[in-house]
Amino acid sequence: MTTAPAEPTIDNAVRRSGKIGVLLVNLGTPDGTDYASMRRYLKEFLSDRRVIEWSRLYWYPILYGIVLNTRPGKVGKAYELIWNKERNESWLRTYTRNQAELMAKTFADRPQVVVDWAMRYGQPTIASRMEALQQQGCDRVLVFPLYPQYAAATTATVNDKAFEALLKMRWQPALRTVPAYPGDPVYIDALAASISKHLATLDWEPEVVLASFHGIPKSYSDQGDPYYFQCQETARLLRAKLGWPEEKLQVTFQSRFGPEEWLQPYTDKTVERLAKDGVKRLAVINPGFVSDCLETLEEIAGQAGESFHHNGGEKFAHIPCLNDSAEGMAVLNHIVRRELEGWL
Ligand SMILES: C=CC1=C(C)c2cc3[nH]c(cc4nc(cc5[nH]c(cc1n2)c(C)c5CCC(=O)O)C(CCC(=O)O)=C4C)c(C)c3C=C
Ligand SMILES: [Fe+2]
Ligand SMILES: [Fe+2]
Repeated sequence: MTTAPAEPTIDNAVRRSGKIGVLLVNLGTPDGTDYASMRRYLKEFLSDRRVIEWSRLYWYPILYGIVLNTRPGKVGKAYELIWNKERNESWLRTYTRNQAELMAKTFADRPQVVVDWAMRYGQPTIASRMEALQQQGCDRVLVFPLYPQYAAATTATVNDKAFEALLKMRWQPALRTVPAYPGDPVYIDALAASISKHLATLDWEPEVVLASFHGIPKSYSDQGDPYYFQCQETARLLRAKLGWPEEKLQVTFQSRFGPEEWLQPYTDKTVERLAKDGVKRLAVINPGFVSDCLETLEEIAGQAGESFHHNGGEKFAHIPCLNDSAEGMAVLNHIVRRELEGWL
């Protein structure tokens, strides 16, 4: 529901302006692991034309006839395995909130900056937080889609939603969006530090480390989405930073959905092949995920680890995402300050 606009007096005009909002936005998350919550979440997610580009005439019968009947139960069970029981929410939500709260503290000396967070699918919505920022006096908003590599299915759909929220406002804030940062040196340094730190806790050295990115359908890439090349750029710079050859840090793509061909090589097939080829020690990092979530905790730490052992591998490690770590916050704080230049 839209809040009634404040009366247009000079006092209200001053009160409702002069501040700068920073809105961190991640993908989203179901409110619970039960069937109804999962269905509501998947329905919103999989109805997004930026995510599923097929004709609605073809897709909706499949979505409503099959996917929304079968997938909520199956995926709900997977979410249960990785649910943050302490807060009764997904880790993606916990980390995103922590990131916003930690970033807000770094602006203690800049009280005109208000940091908030939202989800593209589920709660809190982008529109509700944009409105809240405006009510607090933000007449400029920096929207930060939390994806280091640009994809239309992630970055663009966040930006679409933010601009859609402005459609209904008479007095719009100025809006800036944060570009992807696949080669940012602070980001690359943070990934390298996180790998070194994590590997130092193991009593074994991996023969291969997979940099596993979320996939997209190959057709999206063929139509001009830069995502594939930005993932390769991140991996190339990370290799250079670590001084590793290409065989040691290999790029793969995970989380396929549907029957189409997706970006290759696939993570699940690569894990299986490496184990069958005699690789005994494997680690996986997810550089494209700002925070751990279902796709990293269940699909990689859980399923990929199991598959590696099942096919003859001996040691497997999942390197956590940057999350709300000091290195992770250094990246987010650096990008935000750079993008606020001229406003601050
Ligand atoms: C065609 C479908 C999908 C595309 C394209 C896609 C791209 C994409 N997704 C992420 C990041 C995340 N995806 C997550 C979950 C998830 N993704 C899809 C489908 C597509 N993603 C589905 C259906 C789901 C839900 C789970 C499932 O049903 O399998 C998540 C996790 C969210 C959580 O709450 O934990 C993230 C994060 C990226 C970065 C990306 C393209 C680059
Ligand atoms: Fe996804
Ligand atoms: Fe998945």
